[in-house]
Amino acid sequence: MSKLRVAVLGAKGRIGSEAVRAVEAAEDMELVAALGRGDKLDTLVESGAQVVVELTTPDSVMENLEFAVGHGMHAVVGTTGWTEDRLAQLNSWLAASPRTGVLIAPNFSIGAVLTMKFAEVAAPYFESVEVIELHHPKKVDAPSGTASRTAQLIAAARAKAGSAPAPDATRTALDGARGADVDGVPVHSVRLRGLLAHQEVLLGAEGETLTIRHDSLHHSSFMPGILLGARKVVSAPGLTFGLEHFLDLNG
Ligand SMILES: NC(=O)C1=CN([C@@H]2O[C@H](COP(=O)(O)OP(=O)(O)OC[C@H]3O[C@@H](n4cnc5c(N)ncnc54)[C@H](OP(=O)(O)O)[C@@H]3O)[C@@H](O)[C@H]2O)C=CC1
Ligand SMILES: O=C(O)C1=N[C@H](C(=O)O)C[C@H](O)C1
Repeated sequence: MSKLRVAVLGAKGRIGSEAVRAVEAAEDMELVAALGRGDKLDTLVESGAQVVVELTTPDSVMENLEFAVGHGMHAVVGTTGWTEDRLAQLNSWLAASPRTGVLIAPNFSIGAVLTMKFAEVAAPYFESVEVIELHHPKKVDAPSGTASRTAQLIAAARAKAGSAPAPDATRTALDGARGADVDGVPVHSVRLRGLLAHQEVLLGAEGETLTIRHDSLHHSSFMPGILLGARKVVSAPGLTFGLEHFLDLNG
């Protein structure tokens, strides 16, 4: 069987360099291009890439995806910064290239995907819920894409269940003291030397609390998800948001 031809964008970055090694080590894949900032996107076409793994920055991701989708290449995207406007733009490019698939995964690690799932399930059963994400100090965006997605899933689950807003008597606060408000869920961001990528979801009810915590201790935690995404996205046209759609979490 022929190998899947994979290119990595952001190949010199923290996660991109790990992804280059993971693709090279995968027996069913061939790394056909590894591009950094300033490298020509035409190389993707010349290399015959079938799947582009996009691990750059929120400033670069849209231009890269416009090129990839416009040339009929599938994409697996870990880069953060997704807004409704950006998703609408991406969907319009995909509509013009209906056989192309794009996976956007706020987090490729199985533990983080399960954290989001568990938080979504637990959220309607508790009065209070807040998210704390903790990352290395070189991270350029806050809150993390994972924390934003977690808060959105929590808010949607609570809205569906008819949950009341979480109690909070705060009347005066320094800017930022109560975190960022993501769909009504407070999200707090910590940047600390020594950390990589961590998240806690704190849930509280009368007389009890539940804490769901996940720790990515090495970039290797993201690699199985990236490789799975590359294998699956070639037969999933359109936009898939979240790695959970490529996993059987109910089985
Ligand atoms: N979904 C997930 O599971 C994960 C997602 N991420 C996300 O991935 C992204 C990258 O993170 P991280 O590796 O830590 O960041 P880095 O800054 O280490 O890496 C990004 C790399 O992309 C390069 N780059 C920027 N623009 C382009 C471009 N147009 N073409 C090719 N390369 C480009 C940068 O070059 P230069 O240094 O010159 O700017 C840099 O080498 C972030 O958005 C992060 O949040 C990270 C880990 C896991
Ligand atoms: O920048 C990072 O490191 C990470 N970014 C992603 C995010 O913003 O959620 C995924 C993971 O947290 C690591």
